[in-house]
Amino acid sequence: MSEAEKNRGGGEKQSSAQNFDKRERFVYQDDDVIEKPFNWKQVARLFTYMKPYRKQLLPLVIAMMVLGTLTRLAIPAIVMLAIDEAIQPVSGEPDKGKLFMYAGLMLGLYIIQWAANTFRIRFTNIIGQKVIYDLRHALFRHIQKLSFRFFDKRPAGSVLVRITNDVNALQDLFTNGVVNLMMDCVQLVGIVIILLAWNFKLGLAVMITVPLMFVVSSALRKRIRFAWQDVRMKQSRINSHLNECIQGIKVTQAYVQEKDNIRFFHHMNTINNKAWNKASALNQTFGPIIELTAAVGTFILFWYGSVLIQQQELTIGLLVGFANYIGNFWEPINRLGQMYSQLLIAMASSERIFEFMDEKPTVGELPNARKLPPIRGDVTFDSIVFEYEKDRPALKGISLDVKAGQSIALVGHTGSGKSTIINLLCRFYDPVQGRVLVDGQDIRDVTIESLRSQVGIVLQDTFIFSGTIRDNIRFGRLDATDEEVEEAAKAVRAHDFIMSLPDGYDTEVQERGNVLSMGQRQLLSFARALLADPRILILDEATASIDTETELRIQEALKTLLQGRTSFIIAHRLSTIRHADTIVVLDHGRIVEQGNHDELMAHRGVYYGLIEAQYRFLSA
Ligand SMILES: Nc1ncnc2c1ncn2[C@@H]1O[C@H](COP(=O)(O)OP(=O)(O)OP(=O)(O)O)[C@@H](O)[C@H]1O
Repeated sequence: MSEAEKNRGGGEKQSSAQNFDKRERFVYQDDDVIEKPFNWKQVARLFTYMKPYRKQLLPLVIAMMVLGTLTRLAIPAIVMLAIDEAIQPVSGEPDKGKLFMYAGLMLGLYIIQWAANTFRIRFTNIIGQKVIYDLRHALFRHIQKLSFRFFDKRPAGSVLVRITNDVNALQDLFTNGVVNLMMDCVQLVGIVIILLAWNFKLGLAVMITVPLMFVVSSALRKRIRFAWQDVRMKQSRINSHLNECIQGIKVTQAYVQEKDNIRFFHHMNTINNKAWNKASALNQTFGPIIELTAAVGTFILFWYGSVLIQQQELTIGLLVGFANYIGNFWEPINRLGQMYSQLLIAMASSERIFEFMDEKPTVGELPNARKLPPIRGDVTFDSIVFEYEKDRPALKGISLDVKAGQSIALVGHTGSGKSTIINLLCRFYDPVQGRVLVDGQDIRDVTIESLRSQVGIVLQDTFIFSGTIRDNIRFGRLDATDEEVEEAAKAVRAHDFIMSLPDGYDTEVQERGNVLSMGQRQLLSFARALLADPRILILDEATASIDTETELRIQEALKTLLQGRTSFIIAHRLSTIRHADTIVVLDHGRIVEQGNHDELMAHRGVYYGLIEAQYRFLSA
């Protein structure tokens, strides 16, 4: 077996690769299959992105395009004149002077054509790049605003593909495609007019094959379009899978599942490859159809042309001119065929881009949303019902009143709805029924920014961005000074470990902070939250990754952090929430108990059971 084969998954490749089709290990939604008819409205929508450049660069491009096309159309006419008037005049002797004049004219036209094309390509590249930049920017800006529900449904890889591959697929269209399309159309119309004007019968005869070619090629179009859509979908799945594999590489290696992953990737790669080959093969059928049509057209030209010359209805110069124009005629038709494929690829991509662009945030702002003024921190959950998926309620009538400055601990079995309560308070989702009030105001009536900027959240899986430690803490409040950043770090006892890093606060941490321990990342997120100084603070399993010793050290810091703020603390380690003002016990989306530690212990209910179970577990 060759090394390449081994890498692709070994000898059992065929049969096992096919089996993967039936396996459920990696399931990617076919949200990417969009089957809409070819849509000119969408083309028009795509071209609205050219609007900003309509006045600046577009006139230049059009001027260059017209100049280039006119010179191109003029050259065969000059050849015809040179033959009929200078080389072999119908009457009289050959004329050298005229021949030089026509040769000079042709040279001049070629130079003009070259200059016009050079500038046109330069300007179109500039416009194309600007349009792609704008489109990518608009898509990114839009995706940033989309709600959690959108991301729940889509793997990160498929979102990435739309911003990268799909936008790139439009690049060719905007840089050369559109202008070439216009030039080719103008050139074709020009040639048809000239040929019919020169000799109507011959003109008609050589173009007789064109309608036939259109009938055959249009039958192919639909198939080509779907084939390219299929390619994009398969690529999107590969990207989703890649993203997942790279993110989960540690788990894969820990469970020694690399071979399985490689085989699955091989399977996906193979079907992508097949889809691409199919689309590409269909694409290439355009070329031979055009070549065949061109060959028949040329045969008709010389056969019928020589008949007309014999009948003295045509001169040799005209025949050569015709031959030149016919050469120039098939070339744009061939390009239009390719252009059509390019347009199809671009259509498939633009459909996918616009599908995202048309996605509305499920958590939206009312048109008259007010800015939430600086809050005290009272929070009320009023008869909240919520479901992530239809008819599967995650919260079933939650009512809870929290006074400003109180600390609330949310406890309960896994999946009981603790994080969901927090998600609703941050307005990552909206309840199906009921209201969440902050300082007596329904949070749906205020702007999202004014709400979230007053709510701080520290998650167990803290996200560290690539950049310095200082930048990461400053993420809490971008205008904080270096001193404020350091003060926040000192308050949460992060300063010492930061100073032990090679460049202290200026140490670069890689994306996701892989060079830091979980506990260190956690401390950074505490500093980040402290710097943001929110009135409401949420700690979702925030101390789970901190060892008991560090935890003891930061308990004091946490006291400072929580002081004067309304806080919601979710912790499985129940020792950490013992001092909360109110402990809320959840079970299957309902509040089943509520009170302080002593009250709930005396009650000997669910909370008591949880404490007992944890105590037994720790002492076992
Ligand atoms: N994005 C989601 N899409 C669909 N269902 C979800 C989603 N997030 C949570 N759920 C479901 O909602 C229910 C409550 O989940 P939630 O995350 O609030 O539980 P939790 O009490 O915080 O659990 P844990 O202690 O394990 O973090 C669970 O049944 C869970 O499967």
